[in-house]
Amino acid sequence: MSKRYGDRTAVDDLSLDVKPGAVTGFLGPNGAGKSTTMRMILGLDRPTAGTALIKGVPYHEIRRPLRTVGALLDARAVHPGRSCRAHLLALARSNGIAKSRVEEVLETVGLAEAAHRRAGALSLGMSQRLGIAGALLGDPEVVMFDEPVNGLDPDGVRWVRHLMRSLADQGRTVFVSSHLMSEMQLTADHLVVIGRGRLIMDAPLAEVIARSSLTAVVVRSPHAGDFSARLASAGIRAERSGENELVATGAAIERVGDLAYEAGIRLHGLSTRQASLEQAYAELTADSTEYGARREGARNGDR
Ligand SMILES: Nc1ncnc2c1ncn2[C@@H]1O[C@H](COP(=O)(O)OP(=O)(O)OP(=O)(O)O)[C@@H](O)[C@H]1O
Repeated sequence: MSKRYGDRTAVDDLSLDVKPGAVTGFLGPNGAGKSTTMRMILGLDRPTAGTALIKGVPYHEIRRPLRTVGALLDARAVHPGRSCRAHLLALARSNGIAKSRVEEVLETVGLAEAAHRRAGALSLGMSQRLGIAGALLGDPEVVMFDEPVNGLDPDGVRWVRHLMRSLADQGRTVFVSSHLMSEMQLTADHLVVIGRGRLIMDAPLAEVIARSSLTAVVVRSPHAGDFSARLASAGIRAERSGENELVATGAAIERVGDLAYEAGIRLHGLSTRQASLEQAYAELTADSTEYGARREGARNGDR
């Protein structure tokens, strides 16, 4: 899909496939086009080119959409004067969903006690819970959450994490955007990273981390110098990080170990150093942050 607003391209020839039975994290810097993409999938925005299909059909062709796809895009987009229960009852009625389901989802999201409170008087965290309740109402096979942990306290964040995990374990498709890399590292199985509307990476979480230049093999050896040369001749970059230590990047630990064995080099330590998702993400999106803070030097240079 592509989406242009005037001369601004929000989503640029983006193609992706979100699979069931997994939590797919949708990441990208501010303004990357995540919300626009989600809105287009849900038929709230019309693509300039391309289509989005849910289980093979466009959203607007799904007869009772809430029963197929549940979404939380903007937690504040509810009638402020309605109680939580009334809001969910209205949604249930218009989608042919049994009233009893309203009490179930209120319970699931921990709002049973607050069901009578006006939606407009809820804290941001409670609004998020109400939004999630609405998304789950139709027991959908597909769920989409835009920044679901916004405003939630640590307990709430853990709750959302478990909820997404259990929805995926039940075989549902879970597509979730977030800014919180540490959270995504704990929750997502698969990642889609975009920048300036374009696809940067679509891969399993483990692969995103493994591909980072900060993921490396740390070797301790009394012959670190010799081994460094041996690695270089095998096309593996290695830097000395101490008298008896070196750090090799771009090769699996098995390959590094095998090379040492073949060269008859004695090792005293062989371990992997993993990049965090935060580091891998920063590397991936370094060229595509639209609203990132400029470096101090650059700002001074402008003056
Ligand atoms: N209705 C609109 N009219 C004009 N431009 C828009 C509109 N909606 C989004 N944009 C622009 O499209 C781009 C993508 O915005 P979008 O909200 O999809 O990004 P995002 O990745 O969700 O960002 P954030 O993480 O900040 O929510 C931005 O440059 C934004 O200014």
